[in-house]
This record gives sequence, structure tokens and C-alpha cells, in this order.
Amino acid sequence: MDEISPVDSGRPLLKVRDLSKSFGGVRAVIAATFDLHKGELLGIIGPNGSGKTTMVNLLTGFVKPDSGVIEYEGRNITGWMPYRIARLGIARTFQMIRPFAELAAFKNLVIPLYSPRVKSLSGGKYGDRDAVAKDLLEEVGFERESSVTYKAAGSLPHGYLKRLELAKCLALRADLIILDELFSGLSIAELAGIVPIIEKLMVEGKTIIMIEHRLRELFRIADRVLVLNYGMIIADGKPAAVMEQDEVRQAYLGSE
Ligand SMILES: Nc1ncnc2c1ncn2[C@@H]1O[C@H](COP(=O)(O)OP(=O)(O)OP(=O)(O)O)[C@@H](O)[C@H]1O
Repeated sequence: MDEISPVDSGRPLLKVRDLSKSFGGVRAVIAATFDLHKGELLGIIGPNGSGKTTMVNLLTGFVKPDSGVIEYEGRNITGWMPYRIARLGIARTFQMIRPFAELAAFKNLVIPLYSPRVKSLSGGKYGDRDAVAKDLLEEVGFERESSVTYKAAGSLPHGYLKRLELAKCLALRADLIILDELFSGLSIAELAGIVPIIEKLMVEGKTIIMIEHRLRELFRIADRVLVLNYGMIIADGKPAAVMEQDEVRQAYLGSE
């Protein structure tokens, strides 16, 4: 990815310091500290229950940290509500996909397309949102004018729902896109269709965090990976180097 992803090594886009969150006696994230630079694709990996989704929830305001600091573009956003964070241009997908099941697939993009962020970025001129929504679906691999665009989202096959989730992030015109297990449940053919879309986003200068269990596919596109184990970051570096580390191998033994 290095040749097509110009990583800005200046001030980090996202700065996380000593971030911690417990649920009762469970320490889900413990003193996490890392930086993310503009244009990077960062993978977050780790065994089940290691704190990956909690990390995403902390970064996007769905869970409040017990302690620590999150800075985005130099601004302290710790404890902000999800809608304020989304407004800054941080978008996420969810592991559990809950579309507006009754609405046509393209109509599911209407909410992000009406968001205050899109309003301010477009100077209040939204244009023809149905057309924009259909363009976005095409961008994530829905065939132009295919019937699936008009189908109720609740009836879409899994692979299309994943693409719809990604399209919602694009609709928000997010700069930082956080994908929580985007690859899970996709066939090899579906993966072959979705990976180039992510590569294109990187070329466009987006910054991406991917939580993944599909390591082989992730490692082909990630600049860097963080490994979580029992809530702690146990490794941070290039995919190949990280997987060489004994602690990482041990964390994965028996679980992957
Ligand atoms: N809302 C919650 N209430 C109580 N415990 C929680 C909550 N959310 C997460 N946990 C616990 O925190 C720990 C980390 O969970 P988390 O979902 O972040 O892990 P994960 O790495 O994303 O797991 P997976 O790969 O299975 O999705 C787990 O022990 C989990 O049970």
C-alpha cells in the first residue's frame, strides 16, 4: 500500500493516550496509547473479547472512557457524543448491521446525506439526494440501476449489506472511516470486489481503521496493525513484523 497511500507523518490525525474502559470487573481497554496519521490504513486485531469493538466505541463516542484522552485534528474529543464526532468526519460501520429494513437500499443513505456535516460541506445545497445515493451505491459495487438498489434493505444478502454500511460512511463524506469487521462473512469473490474499493479510498486520501479477523486479507492492504490482547496493546507495527512477535503468536494460539 505504501506506493499508493501517501501517509502524512506530521501531526497525527488521531492521538490516543492512556485510554481505559472497564465494564464492571472486565477491563476491556487498558491504557491504550497510539497515533494515527492521515492517509494510514491501521488494522486492529486480537482474539475474541480483546477489546477491539470497545476501542471503536470509545473513538466514536458510543462508550465513554473511564480515563485517557482522544484528540482528533488537535482537538480534544474525549467523551463527545457520537453525533458530534460524526460531524467532525469520523464514520463507522457496525458489526451488527441494522439497516432501515423497510426502506429501499438507496433510501438508507438519505440520513447521512441529510446530516449537518454534509449540509455544511455542500453549503446547504444537497442536490438530488436520490441520485447521489445511487451513485454512492454504484461506488461500493451495486450495479447501476440493478433491482437490488430498490429492494428493501432488510431483504439484501449479507454482502450487499456490508457494502451499504460502507456507502453510509462515504455518504457522510468522512475523512476517518472505521470498519468493524467489514470482511466477516464475505466470500472470496465478494472480498475480491470490496478490497479495491478500500484501496481506492486510500488513494483518495482517506484514513481508515479496520477491525478484522480476516488477517490474510487485512495484511495485504494495512500499513500498520495494532494487536490487542485482554484490553492491552501488545504490538504496533508493520503486519509481518508484528506477527513475528512471540507475544502475538501466543495470543493467537488456539484462538485463530
Ligand atoms: N457493554 C458491555 N458490558 C459489559 N461487558 C462488555 C461490554 N462491551 C464489551 N464488554 C466486554 O469487554 C471485553 C471486550 O469486548 P469487545 O467486544 O470490545 O472485544 P472484541 O475484541 O471486539 O471481541 P470480538 O472479536 O469477539 O468482537 C469482553 O470481555 C466483553 O465481554
